[in-house]
Amino acid sequence: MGILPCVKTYNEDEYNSRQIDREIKHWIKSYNDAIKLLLLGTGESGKTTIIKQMKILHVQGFTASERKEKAEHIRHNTHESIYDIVRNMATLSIALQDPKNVQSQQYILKIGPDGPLEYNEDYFDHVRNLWKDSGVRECFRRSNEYQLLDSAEYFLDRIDLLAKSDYLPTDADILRCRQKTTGIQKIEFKVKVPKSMHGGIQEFWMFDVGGQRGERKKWIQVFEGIHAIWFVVACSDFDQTLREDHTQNRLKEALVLFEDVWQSRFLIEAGLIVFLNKQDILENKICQGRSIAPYFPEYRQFESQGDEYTKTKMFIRSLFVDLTTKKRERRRYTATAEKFVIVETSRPRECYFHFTTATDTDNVRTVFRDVHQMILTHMLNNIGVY
Ligand SMILES: Nc1nc2c(ncn2[C@@H]2O[C@H](COP(=O)(O)OP(=O)(O)OP(=O)(O)O)[C@@H](O)[C@H]2O)c(=O)[nH]1
Ligand SMILES: [Mg+2]
Repeated sequence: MGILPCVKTYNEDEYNSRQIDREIKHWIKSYNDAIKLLLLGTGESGKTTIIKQMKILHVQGFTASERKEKAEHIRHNTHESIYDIVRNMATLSIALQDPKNVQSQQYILKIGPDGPLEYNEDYFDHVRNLWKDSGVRECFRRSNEYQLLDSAEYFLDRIDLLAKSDYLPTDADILRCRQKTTGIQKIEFKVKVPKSMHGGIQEFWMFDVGGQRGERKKWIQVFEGIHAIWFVVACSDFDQTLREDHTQNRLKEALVLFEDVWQSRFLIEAGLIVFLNKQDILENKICQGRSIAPYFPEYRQFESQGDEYTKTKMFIRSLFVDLTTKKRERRRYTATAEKFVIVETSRPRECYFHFTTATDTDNVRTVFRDVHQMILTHMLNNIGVY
Protein backbone atom coordinates (compact mmCIF):
# COMPACT_ATOMS: atom_id res chain seq x y z
CA MET A 1 0.00 0.00 0.00
CA GLY A 2 2.78 2.31 0.97
CA ILE A 3 4.68 1.65 -2.31
CA LEU A 4 1.93 2.39 -4.81
CA PRO A 5 1.56 6.12 -4.30
CA CYS A 6 5.33 6.34 -4.33
CA VAL A 7 5.55 4.51 -7.72
CA LYS A 8 2.78 6.68 -9.04
CA THR A 9 4.59 9.77 -7.90
CA TYR A 10 7.78 8.51 -9.55
CA ASN A 11 5.95 8.00 -12.87
CA GLU A 12 4.41 11.42 -12.64
CA ASP A 13 7.82 12.92 -11.95
CA GLU A 14 9.25 11.08 -14.91
CA TYR A 15 6.40 12.30 -17.10
CA ASN A 16 6.85 15.84 -15.81
CA SER A 17 10.56 15.75 -16.33
CA ARG A 18 10.16 14.54 -19.93
CA GLN A 19 7.59 17.25 -20.48
CA ILE A 20 9.96 19.86 -19.03
CA ASP A 21 12.78 18.54 -21.24
CA ARG A 22 10.57 18.94 -24.28
CA GLU A 23 9.60 22.46 -23.21
CA ILE A 24 13.20 23.44 -22.53
CA LYS A 25 14.19 22.15 -26.00
CA HIS A 26 11.38 24.22 -27.47
CA TRP A 27 12.37 27.27 -25.42
CA ILE A 28 15.99 26.94 -26.43
CA LYS A 29 14.97 26.59 -30.06
CA SER A 30 12.82 29.69 -29.94
CA TYR A 31 15.52 31.48 -27.92
CA ASN A 32 18.02 30.67 -30.65
CA ASP A 33 15.65 31.67 -33.44
CA ALA A 34 16.29 35.03 -35.03
CA ILE A 35 14.86 38.03 -33.20
CA LYS A 36 12.79 39.86 -35.78
CA LEU A 37 12.79 43.64 -35.49
CA LEU A 38 10.81 46.03 -37.64
CA LEU A 39 11.74 49.68 -38.06
CA LEU A 40 8.73 51.95 -38.46
CA GLY A 41 8.34 55.73 -38.57
CA THR A 42 7.54 58.59 -40.93
CA GLY A 43 9.72 59.50 -43.94
CA GLU A 44 13.24 60.76 -43.12
CA SER A 45 12.97 59.80 -39.44
CA GLY A 46 16.23 57.79 -39.62
CA LYS A 47 15.22 54.12 -40.12
CA THR A 48 17.67 53.35 -42.94
CA THR A 49 20.41 55.18 -41.05
CA ILE A 50 19.95 52.67 -38.19
CA ILE A 51 20.18 49.79 -40.70
CA LYS A 52 23.46 51.30 -41.97
CA GLN A 53 24.73 51.41 -38.38
CA MET A 54 23.91 47.70 -37.96
CA LYS A 55 25.95 47.04 -41.11
CA ILE A 56 28.87 49.01 -39.64
CA LEU A 57 28.58 47.46 -36.16
CA HIS A 58 27.56 43.87 -36.86
CA VAL A 59 28.26 43.05 -40.52
CA GLN A 60 31.44 43.94 -42.39
CA GLY A 61 30.67 47.56 -43.11
CA PHE A 62 30.82 48.98 -46.64
CA THR A 63 32.93 47.61 -49.49
CA ALA A 64 34.91 49.87 -51.84
CA SER A 65 32.36 49.38 -54.60
CA GLU A 66 29.48 50.27 -52.26
CA ARG A 67 31.37 53.42 -51.25
CA LYS A 68 31.90 54.33 -54.91
CA GLU A 69 28.19 53.94 -55.54
CA LYS A 70 27.41 56.12 -52.49
CA ALA A 71 29.76 58.84 -53.79
CA GLU A 72 27.34 59.39 -56.66
CA HIS A 73 24.34 59.57 -54.31
CA ILE A 74 26.19 62.02 -52.07
CA ARG A 75 27.01 64.31 -55.02
CA HIS A 76 23.38 64.12 -55.99
CA ASN A 77 22.30 64.93 -52.39
CA THR A 78 24.58 67.98 -52.55
CA HIS A 79 23.08 69.15 -55.81
CA GLU A 80 19.55 68.64 -54.49
CA SER A 81 20.50 70.72 -51.44
CA ILE A 82 21.95 73.74 -53.24
CA TYR A 83 19.21 73.57 -55.88
CA ASP A 84 16.43 73.60 -53.24
CA ILE A 85 18.06 76.47 -51.33
CA VAL A 86 18.57 78.77 -54.33
CA ARG A 87 15.18 77.87 -55.80
CA ASN A 88 13.44 78.98 -52.59
CA MET A 89 15.24 82.33 -52.30
CA ALA A 90 12.68 84.04 -54.55
CA THR A 91 9.71 82.55 -52.65
CA LEU A 92 11.15 83.77 -49.34
CA SER A 93 12.17 87.14 -50.89
CA ILE A 94 15.83 86.66 -50.03
CA ALA A 95 18.40 88.32 -52.30
CA LEU A 96 21.95 87.18 -53.01
CA GLN A 97 24.52 89.16 -51.02
CA ASP A 98 26.91 89.33 -53.98
CA PRO A 99 25.16 90.21 -57.30
CA LYS A 100 28.00 88.45 -59.14
CA ASN A 101 26.56 85.15 -57.85
CA VAL A 102 23.43 85.57 -59.98
CA GLN A 103 25.28 83.75 -62.73
CA SER A 104 25.96 80.79 -60.41
CA GLN A 105 22.36 80.81 -59.21
CA GLN A 106 21.09 80.69 -62.80
CA TYR A 107 23.58 77.96 -63.66
CA ILE A 108 22.26 75.72 -60.84
CA LEU A 109 18.60 76.48 -61.57
CA LYS A 110 19.09 75.71 -65.25
CA ILE A 111 20.48 72.26 -64.41
CA GLY A 112 17.20 71.37 -62.69
CA PRO A 113 16.54 68.97 -59.78
CA ASP A 114 18.11 65.87 -61.37
CA GLY A 115 21.68 67.19 -61.32
CA PRO A 116 24.28 67.81 -64.03
CA LEU A 117 25.33 65.22 -66.61
CA GLU A 118 28.83 65.59 -65.25
CA TYR A 119 30.04 66.90 -61.89
CA ASN A 120 33.01 68.93 -63.22
CA GLU A 121 35.21 71.69 -61.77
CA ASP A 122 32.99 74.38 -63.30
CA TYR A 123 29.97 72.95 -61.50
CA PHE A 124 31.75 72.80 -58.12
CA ASP A 125 33.01 76.39 -58.51
CA HIS A 126 29.42 77.63 -58.87
CA VAL A 127 28.32 75.65 -55.79
CA ARG A 128 31.28 77.06 -53.78
CA ASN A 129 30.41 80.65 -54.76
CA LEU A 130 26.81 80.18 -53.72
CA TRP A 131 27.52 78.43 -50.43
CA LYS A 132 29.77 81.39 -49.41
CA ASP A 133 27.00 83.90 -50.12
CA SER A 134 25.29 85.19 -46.96
CA GLY A 135 21.94 85.44 -48.80
CA VAL A 136 22.16 81.71 -49.56
CA ARG A 137 23.02 81.07 -45.90
CA GLU A 138 20.01 83.10 -44.79
CA CYS A 139 17.75 80.98 -47.00
CA PHE A 140 19.43 77.84 -45.59
CA ARG A 141 18.67 79.04 -42.02
CA ARG A 142 14.98 79.29 -42.94
CA SER A 143 14.87 75.77 -44.40
CA ASN A 144 12.01 74.70 -42.12
CA GLU A 145 9.81 76.83 -44.42
CA TYR A 146 10.47 74.54 -47.40
CA GLN A 147 11.83 71.01 -47.99
CA LEU A 148 15.56 70.54 -47.56
CA LEU A 149 17.69 67.47 -46.81
CA ASP A 150 18.96 67.27 -43.22
CA SER A 151 22.49 66.67 -44.47
CA ALA A 152 22.60 69.76 -46.74
CA GLU A 153 25.03 71.70 -44.52
CA TYR A 154 27.19 68.62 -43.83
CA PHE A 155 27.79 67.96 -47.55
CA LEU A 156 28.00 71.59 -48.71
CA ASP A 157 30.67 72.18 -46.05
CA ARG A 158 32.66 69.29 -47.57
CA ILE A 159 32.33 70.42 -51.20
CA ASP A 160 36.13 70.40 -51.73
CA LEU A 161 36.31 66.73 -50.77
CA LEU A 162 33.33 65.77 -52.93
CA ALA A 163 34.86 67.59 -55.90
CA LYS A 164 37.87 65.27 -55.94
CA SER A 165 37.63 62.67 -58.73
CA ASP A 166 38.86 59.90 -56.38
CA TYR A 167 36.46 60.86 -53.55
CA LEU A 168 35.50 57.75 -51.55
CA PRO A 169 32.95 58.45 -48.78
CA THR A 170 33.77 57.64 -45.16
CA ASP A 171 31.27 55.81 -42.91
CA ALA A 172 30.20 59.19 -41.50
CA ASP A 173 29.47 60.47 -45.03
CA ILE A 174 27.47 57.33 -45.89
CA LEU A 175 25.42 57.72 -42.71
CA ARG A 176 24.51 61.26 -43.85
CA CYS A 177 23.57 60.19 -47.37
CA ARG A 178 19.83 60.24 -48.06
CA GLN A 179 18.01 57.77 -50.29
CA LYS A 180 14.29 57.33 -49.82
CA THR A 181 13.33 53.71 -49.11
CA THR A 182 10.75 52.12 -51.37
CA GLY A 183 9.61 48.55 -50.69
CA ILE A 184 10.94 46.37 -47.89
CA GLN A 185 14.60 45.74 -47.09
CA LYS A 186 16.05 43.17 -44.68
CA ILE A 187 19.41 42.92 -42.95
CA GLU A 188 20.52 39.77 -41.08
CA PHE A 189 23.28 39.74 -38.49
CA LYS A 190 24.53 37.82 -35.47
CA VAL A 191 25.48 39.25 -32.09
CA LYS A 192 27.32 37.62 -29.18
CA VAL A 193 25.14 37.21 -26.11
CA PRO A 194 26.97 38.32 -22.94
CA LYS A 195 28.03 35.50 -20.55
CA SER A 196 25.85 37.09 -17.87
CA MET A 197 22.89 36.36 -20.18
CA HIS A 198 23.86 32.67 -20.75
CA GLY A 199 26.23 33.33 -23.66
CA GLY A 200 25.92 32.05 -27.23
CA ILE A 201 25.05 33.83 -30.43
CA GLN A 202 21.82 35.65 -31.18
CA GLU A 203 20.65 36.12 -34.74
CA PHE A 204 18.74 39.25 -35.71
CA TRP A 205 16.60 40.01 -38.73
CA MET A 206 15.89 43.68 -39.11
CA PHE A 207 13.31 44.96 -41.58
CA ASP A 208 13.33 48.46 -43.04
CA VAL A 209 10.33 49.99 -44.80
CA GLY A 210 9.62 53.32 -46.50
CA GLY A 211 7.99 55.81 -44.13
CA GLN A 212 6.34 58.23 -46.54
CA ARG A 213 2.54 57.97 -46.74
CA GLY A 214 2.52 56.16 -50.11
CA GLU A 215 4.82 53.45 -48.72
CA ARG A 216 2.88 52.59 -45.55
CA LYS A 217 0.32 50.30 -47.18
CA LYS A 218 3.17 47.81 -47.71
CA TRP A 219 3.95 47.58 -43.99
CA ILE A 220 1.37 44.93 -43.15
CA GLN A 221 3.29 42.37 -45.24
CA VAL A 222 6.00 42.22 -42.56
CA PHE A 223 3.89 42.35 -39.38
CA GLU A 224 3.73 38.56 -38.94
CA GLY A 225 6.08 37.13 -36.30
CA ILE A 226 7.74 40.44 -35.40
CA HIS A 227 9.20 40.43 -31.86
CA ALA A 228 9.76 44.15 -31.50
CA ILE A 229 9.03 47.38 -33.32
CA TRP A 230 11.58 50.18 -33.28
CA PHE A 231 9.53 53.28 -33.89
CA VAL A 232 11.80 56.10 -35.06
CA VAL A 233 10.82 59.75 -34.57
CA ALA A 234 12.68 62.77 -35.95
CA CYS A 235 12.31 65.09 -32.92
CA SER A 236 13.85 68.02 -34.82
CA ASP A 237 10.87 67.93 -37.21
CA PHE A 238 8.66 69.99 -34.88
CA ASP A 239 8.74 73.09 -37.13
CA GLN A 240 8.63 71.32 -40.52
CA THR A 241 5.92 70.02 -42.82
CA LEU A 242 5.76 66.71 -44.67
CA ARG A 243 7.30 66.37 -48.11
CA GLU A 244 4.15 64.56 -49.26
CA ASP A 245 1.69 67.03 -47.65
CA HIS A 246 2.83 70.59 -47.02
CA THR A 247 -0.13 71.25 -44.73
CA GLN A 248 0.79 68.62 -42.14
CA ASN A 249 3.35 69.19 -39.38
CA ARG A 250 5.93 66.37 -39.40
CA LEU A 251 5.94 65.74 -35.64
CA LYS A 252 2.13 65.68 -35.53
CA GLU A 253 2.18 63.09 -38.34
CA ALA A 254 4.63 60.99 -36.30
CA LEU A 255 2.24 61.12 -33.31
CA VAL A 256 -0.75 60.03 -35.42
CA LEU A 257 1.28 57.21 -36.94
CA PHE A 258 2.60 56.10 -33.56
CA GLU A 259 -0.93 55.90 -32.18
CA ASP A 260 -1.95 53.73 -35.15
CA VAL A 261 0.98 51.38 -34.51
CA TRP A 262 0.31 51.28 -30.75
CA GLN A 263 -3.37 50.49 -31.33
CA SER A 264 -2.80 47.99 -34.18
CA ARG A 265 -4.21 44.56 -33.38
CA PHE A 266 -1.63 43.04 -35.76
CA LEU A 267 1.22 44.27 -33.58
CA ILE A 268 -0.26 43.53 -30.18
CA GLU A 269 2.34 40.83 -29.39
CA ALA A 270 5.33 42.91 -30.45
CA GLY A 271 7.42 44.91 -27.98
CA LEU A 272 7.58 48.62 -28.71
CA ILE A 273 10.70 50.75 -28.44
CA VAL A 274 10.59 54.41 -29.45
CA PHE A 275 13.78 56.05 -30.73
CA LEU A 276 13.44 59.80 -30.18
CA ASN A 277 15.94 60.53 -32.91
CA LYS A 278 17.85 63.49 -34.37
CA GLN A 279 18.76 64.80 -30.92
CA ASP A 280 21.80 66.58 -32.41
CA ILE A 281 19.62 68.62 -34.81
CA LEU A 282 17.03 69.25 -32.10
CA GLU A 283 19.66 70.60 -29.71
CA ASN A 284 21.11 72.80 -32.45
CA LYS A 285 17.72 74.25 -33.33
CA ILE A 286 16.90 75.04 -29.72
CA CYS A 287 20.34 76.61 -29.18
CA GLN A 288 19.63 78.84 -32.18
CA GLY A 289 16.55 80.12 -30.36
CA ARG A 290 13.82 78.13 -32.15
CA SER A 291 10.93 76.98 -29.99
CA ILE A 292 8.38 74.19 -30.23
CA ALA A 293 5.72 76.39 -28.54
CA PRO A 294 4.21 77.96 -31.70
CA TYR A 295 3.53 74.46 -33.09
CA PHE A 296 2.54 72.77 -29.80
CA PRO A 297 1.05 75.53 -27.58
CA GLU A 298 0.64 73.08 -24.66
CA TYR A 299 4.46 73.27 -24.32
CA ARG A 300 3.99 76.56 -22.44
CA GLN A 301 2.25 74.68 -19.61
CA PHE A 302 4.77 71.82 -19.58
CA GLU A 303 6.97 71.74 -16.53
CA SER A 304 10.41 70.19 -16.52
CA GLN A 305 13.81 70.72 -14.94
CA GLY A 306 16.83 71.75 -16.97
CA ASP A 307 17.61 73.93 -19.96
CA GLU A 308 15.35 74.65 -22.93
CA TYR A 309 16.68 71.71 -24.98
CA THR A 310 16.12 69.25 -22.12
CA LYS A 311 12.65 70.64 -21.56
CA THR A 312 11.81 70.29 -25.27
CA LYS A 313 13.01 66.70 -25.52
CA MET A 314 11.14 65.72 -22.35
CA PHE A 315 8.03 67.42 -23.69
CA ILE A 316 8.24 65.49 -26.98
CA ARG A 317 8.65 62.26 -25.03
CA SER A 318 5.61 63.12 -22.92
CA LEU A 319 3.50 63.50 -26.09
CA PHE A 320 4.28 59.87 -27.00
CA VAL A 321 3.99 58.57 -23.43
CA ASP A 322 0.49 60.09 -23.21
CA LEU A 323 -0.59 58.04 -26.23
CA THR A 324 0.58 54.81 -24.58
CA THR A 325 -1.54 55.45 -21.50
CA LYS A 326 -4.72 55.66 -23.59
CA LYS A 327 -6.74 52.45 -23.47
CA ARG A 328 -6.65 50.47 -26.68
CA GLU A 329 -10.01 50.49 -28.47
CA ARG A 330 -11.46 47.68 -30.53
CA ARG A 331 -14.74 47.40 -32.43
CA ARG A 332 -16.78 44.30 -31.61
CA TYR A 333 -20.08 43.23 -33.17
CA THR A 334 -22.81 42.47 -30.64
CA ALA A 335 -25.55 40.22 -32.01
CA THR A 336 -28.12 41.36 -29.43
CA ALA A 337 -27.74 45.03 -30.21
CA GLU A 338 -27.02 44.25 -33.90
CA LYS A 339 -24.28 46.80 -34.06
CA PHE A 340 -20.58 47.35 -33.57
CA VAL A 341 -19.58 48.68 -30.18
CA ILE A 342 -16.23 50.07 -29.10
CA VAL A 343 -14.68 47.86 -26.47
CA GLU A 344 -11.59 48.84 -24.56
CA THR A 345 -8.76 46.40 -24.12
CA SER A 346 -6.57 47.17 -21.20
CA ARG A 347 -3.88 44.47 -21.45
CA PRO A 348 -0.81 46.03 -19.89
CA ARG A 349 1.97 46.67 -22.36
CA GLU A 350 5.28 48.40 -21.95
CA CYS A 351 6.79 50.98 -24.26
CA TYR A 352 10.46 51.94 -23.93
CA PHE A 353 12.02 55.26 -24.96
CA HIS A 354 15.54 56.14 -26.05
CA PHE A 355 16.97 59.51 -27.10
CA THR A 356 19.14 58.87 -30.15
CA THR A 357 21.33 60.40 -32.84
CA ALA A 358 21.26 57.74 -35.55
CA THR A 359 24.28 59.19 -37.38
CA ASP A 360 26.45 58.70 -34.28
CA THR A 361 27.84 55.15 -34.26
CA ASP A 362 28.83 55.22 -30.56
CA ASN A 363 25.35 56.33 -29.58
CA VAL A 364 23.67 53.59 -31.64
CA ARG A 365 26.12 50.97 -30.29
CA THR A 366 25.14 51.84 -26.70
CA VAL A 367 21.43 51.98 -27.44
CA PHE A 368 21.54 48.68 -29.34
CA ARG A 369 23.36 47.02 -26.41
CA ASP A 370 20.68 48.24 -23.98
CA VAL A 371 17.85 47.17 -26.25
CA HIS A 372 19.42 43.75 -26.87
CA GLN A 373 19.85 43.23 -23.12
CA MET A 374 16.24 44.25 -22.57
CA ILE A 375 14.93 41.87 -25.24
CA LEU A 376 16.99 39.00 -23.80
CA THR A 377 15.79 39.69 -20.26
CA HIS A 378 12.24 39.83 -21.57
CA MET A 379 12.63 36.49 -23.40
CA LEU A 380 14.35 34.79 -20.46
CA ASN A 381 11.65 36.14 -18.18
CA ASN A 382 9.02 34.64 -20.44
CA ILE A 383 10.63 31.20 -20.28
CA GLY A 384 11.01 31.43 -16.51
CA VAL A 385 14.83 31.54 -16.27
CA TYR A 386 14.69 34.69 -14.17
N1 LIG B 1 22.05 64.90 -38.10
C1 LIG B 1 21.32 63.77 -38.11
N2 LIG B 1 20.86 63.29 -39.26
C2 LIG B 1 20.14 62.15 -39.23
C3 LIG B 1 19.84 61.46 -38.03
N3 LIG B 1 19.11 60.36 -38.33
C4 LIG B 1 18.99 60.36 -39.68
N4 LIG B 1 19.59 61.44 -40.22
C5 LIG B 1 19.63 61.86 -41.63
O1 LIG B 1 18.29 62.03 -42.06
C6 LIG B 1 18.15 61.63 -43.41
C7 LIG B 1 17.01 60.64 -43.52
O2 LIG B 1 17.35 59.44 -42.86
P1 LIG B 1 16.86 58.01 -43.39
O3 LIG B 1 17.52 57.00 -42.50
O4 LIG B 1 17.08 57.89 -44.84
O5 LIG B 1 15.31 58.10 -43.08
P2 LIG B 1 14.21 56.96 -43.28
O6 LIG B 1 13.42 56.91 -42.02
O7 LIG B 1 14.84 55.70 -43.73
O8 LIG B 1 13.31 57.60 -44.45
P3 LIG B 1 12.35 56.80 -45.49
O9 LIG B 1 13.20 55.79 -46.18
O10 LIG B 1 11.82 57.86 -46.43
O11 LIG B 1 11.25 56.21 -44.69
C8 LIG B 1 19.51 61.05 -43.84
O12 LIG B 1 20.20 62.04 -44.57
C9 LIG B 1 20.22 60.78 -42.52
O13 LIG B 1 21.60 60.94 -42.62
C10 LIG B 1 20.33 62.01 -36.80
O14 LIG B 1 20.09 61.51 -35.70
N5 LIG B 1 21.05 63.18 -36.90
MG1 LIG C 1 14.64 54.61 -45.41
